[in-house]
Amino acid sequence: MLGRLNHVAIAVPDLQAAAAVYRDTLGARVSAAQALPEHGVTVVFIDTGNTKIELLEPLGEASPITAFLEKNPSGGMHHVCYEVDDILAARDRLQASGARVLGDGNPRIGAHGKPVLFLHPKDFLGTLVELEQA
Ligand SMILES: CC[C@@H](C(=O)O)C(=O)SCCNC(=O)CCNC(=O)[C@H](O)C(C)(C)COP(=O)(O)OP(=O)(O)OC[C@H]1O[C@@H](n2cnc3c(N)ncnc32)[C@H](O)[C@@H]1OP(=O)(O)O
Ligand SMILES: [Co+2]
Repeated sequence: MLGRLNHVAIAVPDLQAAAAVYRDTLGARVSAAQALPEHGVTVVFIDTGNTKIELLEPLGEASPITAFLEKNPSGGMHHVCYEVDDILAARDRLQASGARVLGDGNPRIGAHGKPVLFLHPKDFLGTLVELEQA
């Protein structure tokens, strides 16, 4: 079921400052910022060749990363995203095994224009997992 690692996400309090660390200190190519109000975040992506880093900053009052940043004020690793060939088959298999799919269980369109789902971190070794349709 599990495909390649699509991205590792890092939640940050200041996206422009975080992007500058990757661009100027680490010498990475950083994408333009993309506001995703339906997800409550603004993102930039850094392509490392074998995968991507997603930097996330809260957007709006009900951002899902606000509580995380309150606990980790300078930022921290927020989730890993794996590709799956069939996201509905993956969801059904995971739910049948007892894993909690977050939200209403229906995939939403993510930052790459593809359906995504999130799995509860308490069911996956303390790590929030995002699945993206390949
Ligand atoms: C840009 C679109 C998309 C993409 O295409 O790439 C994105 O990546 S959007 C990214 C942001 N979206 C989401 O994170 C959506 C899913 N997240 C959620 O539904 C919630 O954030 C959550 C995971 C259910 C947490 O909800 P919250 O209300 O913040 O609950 P708590 O703070 O009470 O947390 C409960 C429990 O879980 C621990 N936790 C929370 N977040 C993480 C995390 N990222 N990694 C590991 N553990 C996490 C938290 O510490 C609590 O544990 P205890 O303190 O032990 O109870
Ligand atoms: Co993500």
